[in-house]
Amino acid sequence: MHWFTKNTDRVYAKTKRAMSRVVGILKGKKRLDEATLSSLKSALIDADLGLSLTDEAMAHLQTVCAQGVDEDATLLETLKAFLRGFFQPVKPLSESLMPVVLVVGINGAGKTTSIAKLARYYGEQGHKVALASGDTYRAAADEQLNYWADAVGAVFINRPDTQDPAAVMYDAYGTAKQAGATLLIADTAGRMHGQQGLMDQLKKVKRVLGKLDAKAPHEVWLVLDGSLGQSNVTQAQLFHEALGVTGVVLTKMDGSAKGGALFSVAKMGLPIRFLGSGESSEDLQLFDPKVFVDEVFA
Ligand SMILES: Nc1nc2c(ncn2[C@@H]2O[C@H](COP(=O)(O)OP(=O)(O)OP(=O)(O)O)[C@@H](O)[C@H]2O)c(=O)[nH]1
Repeated sequence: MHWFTKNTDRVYAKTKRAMSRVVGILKGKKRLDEATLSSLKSALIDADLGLSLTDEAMAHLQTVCAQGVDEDATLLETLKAFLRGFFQPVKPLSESLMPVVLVVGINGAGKTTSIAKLARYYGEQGHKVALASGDTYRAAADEQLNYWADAVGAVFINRPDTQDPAAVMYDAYGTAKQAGATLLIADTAGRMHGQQGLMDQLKKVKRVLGKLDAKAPHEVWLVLDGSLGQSNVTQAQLFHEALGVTGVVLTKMDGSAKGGALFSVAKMGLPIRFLGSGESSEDLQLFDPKVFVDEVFA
């Protein structure tokens, strides 16, 4: 149960604070005048909702106002429903004997730490989890993943003799199967997304996994640093275009993240799966759109 409750306050606090002006402006209101519209716009942008989503939200509220807001509804409820509508339902993990989750994202987004959290979470759900160390660029990456694998009781797989992450994954797949793993989570390098080389390399990893199991990787999860705000939208577009992202983990929600950007990422059609709320392996929350929207607009 702690997956839902631990650090709840920390996760929502910043976003809640960022949205408090929006709440103040819309609570109890059924009509928008010019002054309200202008302060609402700046409050939404300050909360990191992004310009285009802010404009869409405002246009939606104006349309609703023009039609007349339902008797028992307010503009705050209207906005909440509008934003909730962007969240995609999260599908359960594939029922394959050993689903493979490829974890991608830029340097420092929190991939390795999130993998530790995911390994712990799915371990507690009854999976035998194996972690493959596919970040062959950063010298300490192996060591860091090995540490976390030991800490959360996962199988650690690496290949220090090669720089080719596709070769690591090819072997890791077999090794994990042999070890009886029921879930393989693969760490990858995170050099800047602008580097075509990184995307090409990640595509190669995907292709190689696909040769071992036509459906692998079953998931490509993008780890985004929540404190980076709207720049996450550009990152998500690049990774999604190259790799077909199937889920998002938003980290550092306990830090300076305002959280508004999460709506823009959701609007791209990418399911938000988890929120990271700290540096330990239990600082993870299953993402629930209803809870999130209710909490941050409370
Ligand atoms: N406060 C906080 N810190 C986090 C969270 N997730 C990760 N971190 C920290 O962010 C830093 C980077 O995390 P890593 O997991 O090493 O990031 P990475 O994406 O694997 O980075 P590279 O291996 O360099 O590509 C570390 O100091 C983590 O402890 C989180 O949810 N909250």
